Amino acid sequence: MTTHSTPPPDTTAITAITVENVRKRYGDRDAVDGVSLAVRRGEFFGLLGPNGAGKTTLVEIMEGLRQADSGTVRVLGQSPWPRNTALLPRMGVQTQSSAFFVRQTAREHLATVAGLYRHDRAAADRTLASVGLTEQRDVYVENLSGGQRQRLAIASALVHDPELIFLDEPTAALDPQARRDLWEVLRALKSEGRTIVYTTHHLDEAEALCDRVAILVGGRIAALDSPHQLVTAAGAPSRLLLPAGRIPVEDADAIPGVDRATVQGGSLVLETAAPGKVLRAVDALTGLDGVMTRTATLEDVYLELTGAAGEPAAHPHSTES
Ligand SMILES: Nc1ncnc2c1ncn2[C@@H]1O[C@H](COP(=O)(O)OP(=O)(O)OP(=O)(O)O)[C@@H](O)[C@H]1O
Repeated sequence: MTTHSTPPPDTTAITAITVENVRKRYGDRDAVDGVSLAVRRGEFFGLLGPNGAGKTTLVEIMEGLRQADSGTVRVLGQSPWPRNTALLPRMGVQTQSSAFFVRQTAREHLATVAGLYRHDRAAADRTLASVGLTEQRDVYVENLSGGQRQRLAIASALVHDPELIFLDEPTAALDPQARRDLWEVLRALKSEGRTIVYTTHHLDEAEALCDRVAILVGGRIAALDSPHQLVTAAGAPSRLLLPAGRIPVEDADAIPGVDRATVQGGSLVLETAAPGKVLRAVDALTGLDGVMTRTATLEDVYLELTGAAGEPAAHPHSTES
C-alpha cells in the first residue's frame, strides 16, 4: 500500500504574518504570554493595549529585532529570526526611536535610505511629497520639528516600496491636520494591497483605519476582531445627550429603557440599550431639538477590557486569529 502525504497548504498567499503561541519573558515578567494571531495580506491590522501590555515586544519579534523565548513566527512565509536579510527589502519599519542621518537635509537623508535599498532619488522625492515634507526637503534633520521628524521616520519606512509596513504610534507627535493627512497616505498604501501593522493609543484612529485590531492586556490577547464586531459584541450602551435642565434627572432616570441618567458638562446624559424607545419618550416629553445620540465606540470596548487595573478580561470577546 502506498501512502500519500499531503503537503501542508501554502498559506503565504493569504497570510502575511503568523504568530503561534509566542512567549517572551524579561526576568520574572511575561512581556508576551502565549500570543497567537494571523495578519492577512493586504490587511490593516491594529495592535492596541495599555502601556507595558507587550505591543512593542511582540512587534519587534515580528520584525526580527528580538528573539522569542518560544513559539513560532512566520513573516511573508519566512522566519524573521535570526535576522533575515531577505525580508528587509520587503518590510518597512518605523519605530518610536527611528534613527536619522542628522547632518543631512530631509531629502538627503531619504535619498540615502532609498540608496541603501537601491532605489533612486525620485523615490525619495515622491515619498517626501506623500508625507507632506516637500517644503522642508532642504532643512537639516536636526532642525525639523518633532512632527516633521516623525513624518520623515514614516517616509524612511516607505521609501523602498515595502509590501509589509510596521508603524509604531506614527501619529504621536502630529498636529490634527497632519494626522488626518497621514490617514490618507495610509489608506492609499492599503488600497495598493500593502499589509500594515499599526500600533496606536488613538482608538478613533484604530476605528477609522483598521480592518481588525488585537487588544493586548498583560501580554495576552484580550480581544481580536474588526472594530465594528467588537463594538457590536460588547453591547455597550448608547448615549442620548440633552441640554441639562430640560428634564429633571430623576424624571429622566424613570424613563423606561434608561439605565442611567447623569449630568455631565452641561448635558443630561441618558445611557440606554434601547435608544429608539428612549428617543420616542424624550420626543413625547420635550421634543428632539438639541438632542444628540452617541453610539458605543471602540474606546468603550477598550476601556472595559483593559479596566483600571489593566488586568486581562475574564471573557475575551473573540479569540479569532
Ligand atoms: N528590554 C527589556 N528588558 C526588561 N523588560 C522589558 C524590556 N522591554 C520591555 N520590557 C517590559 O516588558 C513589558 C512589555 O513592554 P512593551 O514595551 O512591549 O510594552 P508596550 O505595550 O509596547 O508599552 P508602551 O505602550 O508603553 O509602548 C513591560 O513590563 C516592560 O517594562
